[in-house]
Amino acid sequence: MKVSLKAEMRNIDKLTAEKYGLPALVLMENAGHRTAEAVDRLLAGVAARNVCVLAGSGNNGGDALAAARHLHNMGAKLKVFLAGEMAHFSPATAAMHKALNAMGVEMHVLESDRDWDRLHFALKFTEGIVDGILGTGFEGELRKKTLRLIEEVNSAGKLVLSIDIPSGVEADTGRVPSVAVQAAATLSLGLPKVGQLLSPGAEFTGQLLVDDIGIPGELLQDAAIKQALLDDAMAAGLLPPRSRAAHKGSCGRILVVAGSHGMTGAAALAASSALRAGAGIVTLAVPQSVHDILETKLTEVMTVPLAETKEGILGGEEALGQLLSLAESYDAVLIGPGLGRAAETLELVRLFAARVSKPLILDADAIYAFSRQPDDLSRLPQVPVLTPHLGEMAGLLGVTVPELRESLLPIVREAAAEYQCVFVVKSECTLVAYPDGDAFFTTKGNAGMATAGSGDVLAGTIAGLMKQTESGLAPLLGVYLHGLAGDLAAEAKGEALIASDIREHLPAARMKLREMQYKQ
Ligand SMILES: NC(=O)C1=CN([C@@H]2O[C@H](COP(=O)(O)OP(=O)(O)OC[C@H]3O[C@@H](n4cnc5c(N)ncnc54)[C@H](O)[C@@H]3O)[C@@H](O)[C@H]2O)[C@H](O)CC1
Ligand SMILES: [K+]
Repeated sequence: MKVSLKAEMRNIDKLTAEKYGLPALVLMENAGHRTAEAVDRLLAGVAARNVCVLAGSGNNGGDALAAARHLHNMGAKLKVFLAGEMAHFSPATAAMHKALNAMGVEMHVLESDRDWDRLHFALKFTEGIVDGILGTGFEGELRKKTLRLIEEVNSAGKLVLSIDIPSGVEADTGRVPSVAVQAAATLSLGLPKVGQLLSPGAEFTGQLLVDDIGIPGELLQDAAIKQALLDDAMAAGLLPPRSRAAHKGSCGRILVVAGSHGMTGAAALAASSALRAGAGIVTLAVPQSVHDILETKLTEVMTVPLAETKEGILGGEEALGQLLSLAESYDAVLIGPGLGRAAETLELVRLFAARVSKPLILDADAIYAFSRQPDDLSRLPQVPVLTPHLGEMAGLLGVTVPELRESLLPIVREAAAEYQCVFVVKSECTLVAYPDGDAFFTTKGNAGMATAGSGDVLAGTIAGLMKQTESGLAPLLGVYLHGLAGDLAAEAKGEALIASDIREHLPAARMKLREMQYKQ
């Protein structure tokens, strides 16, 4: 499913009216009806239940007023509070207000202290709240009155359904400049919005529901919308069947270059995850002095010792030669997990990346190797896949983590285009961005996956998939399987996961994805 920015949604609105002749009121009516149905589900029936509807003066407020009419028809005991000036209503919102007024529903404009007291008590005794204060039109800092209203909603601690986006969350970034409504669920109209997926907006969104409000389907699938959600339906199309005639060579020969003193675990996790992701053959190339440790640790993964400096650090001409000739026999190379940041090692990474012609995945310290010279990435002979966490991405680009978080999508997208890389930026909502501007979000995964080694498992998973699907799609499939494996691991083990739990659930995640394919 595509994910929209607010300008894109505005354009869809415009085209719905201009090209298809559907007036704004039609979509608003559908939005209101869908909202009332969602509230009915959330409260397990609204008949004879107390419900407060909060409406701003924009179209989000109009959706709320339309919902109020339906909730009234469904038998809810309604109280409606208007946060904005009626004089500022859009024509569609004014029409919804007029209809509701004619039905005799209790409505109050929040003006005097008495109105605010009324609101306070209504929120105390209500069972559910509909948040139609602000939608995608919100910008800047909250005005005082709106801020007060949102604080009242949050301190009431009731079940809230937000229409389109929790009020106070920026639709394009997920930023919350002041405060935002804490929703139990958000009903996104037509398409999900970027701000519901990225932090902190995602935390205010609660359960994300997306519903159809009658927008013509082709507008929602427009190729000009270049963000999408990496959902089950999309992931199911990414994993080709494994042929009965498959042999280990046909499922991918993967070279992993990783590990150093004290960080052999990262190397072991990455290499074994590539196998668990279904690769046929995985070889782990490690500095000579840790080779025996890894040979003992690993059974199915083959190991190769690499030349070191006198100080036991990976680097130098001999190691470069070894790596370049080894790479010739493999379908893809992952370099970086646990390599360390010695100058010689970082130099080796840069020289190797500049000369190897195989699909390349750079993780961890191999990303750090380019942090003072990200321009070099655009001169590599391949389009590499980089798998940084937010800190590594910020370091690579020379920005701070808060700066990166604030504008995550545009910054990562621009970097992918400028440095001609595929970026897999790991966070609560992993973002995959391609050089042509395509970007994908995932909501799979859970907080238990924030554990040492989780990134090594992801890098290994992506590497392991490079030959099993189109190599350009392996990052997407890898991110999805890694997230799903984490969710399955959490179901089996609980919240505190360790990285090998995720790895061990990769085969079950694959199987689940296969089941989804059969259902489609
Ligand atoms: N195709 C669709 O998706 C449809 C969406 N609908 C709904 O319309 C809103 C967007 O409506 P819009 O009128 O553009 O904006 P809002 O209602 O979100 O907000 C405008 C409202 O907010 C006030 N405002 C703006 N910034 C601030 C601020 N910092 N502090 C306080 N108040 C602020 C502004 O003055 C206006 O009064 C979308 O989310 C959907 O819910 C359609 O109804 C159906 C089609
Ligand atoms: K809202």
